[in-house]
Amino acid sequence: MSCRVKICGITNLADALSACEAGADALGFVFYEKSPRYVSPDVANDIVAQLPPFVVPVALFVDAGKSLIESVIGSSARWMIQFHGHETEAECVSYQRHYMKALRVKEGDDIALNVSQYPSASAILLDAYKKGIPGGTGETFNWSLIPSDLPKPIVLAGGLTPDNVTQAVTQVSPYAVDVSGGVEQSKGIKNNLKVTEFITGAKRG
Ligand SMILES: O=C(O)c1ccccc1N[C@@H]1O[C@H](COP(=O)(O)O)[C@@H](O)[C@H]1O
Repeated sequence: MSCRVKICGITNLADALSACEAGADALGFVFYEKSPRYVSPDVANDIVAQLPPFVVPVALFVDAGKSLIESVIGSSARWMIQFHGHETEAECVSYQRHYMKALRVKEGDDIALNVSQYPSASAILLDAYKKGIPGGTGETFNWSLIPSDLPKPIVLAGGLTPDNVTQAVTQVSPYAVDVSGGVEQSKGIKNNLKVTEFITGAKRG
């Protein structure tokens, strides 16, 4: 089975449809106001309403309140949730949607133990840890820290680009890869050629 690809940080319809055309399996929308890729719930839901079938929209939150999360996911049954902050398992499961929990990896972490804290997650996303920045850092982490026998589908993220994604998929064999900054031409705007090269590279690995 080839590796799935999520293109994160979508802010406009043209980038969304181009990524779908290039073969993206999922699109990420960042509802974290401090991110340069922030998109409003209204704009995101307008884009989601125009997505082709079989593409999963993923709503990314960082320690968001219940009212924001419910206002986004309440507009479409298609939303999956990506929790990218310090959300507990009880909080994640309370929305009764498929979700993935992001874990930010650094040397010395017990990844298997951290994964075990989220038995209800559909997948676990592994991203690079950087103090004070919750994600979208453009930095990789030491992929050899990832145990090969984790009990959940793994979404590999953090500093992936068209140049390193094939190596990442070959080394880690993740269920999916996720990219934000590595396929941009400027913050929040995707580069279609990079998106296409990234997806081709991920599915080749
Ligand atoms: O993309 C963002 O701006 C962002 C902001 C806050 C939390 C997570 C964010 N994105 C996620 O971060 C990782 C890695 O991104 P990158 O490829 O290194 O730029 C990825 O999971 C994004 O979904």
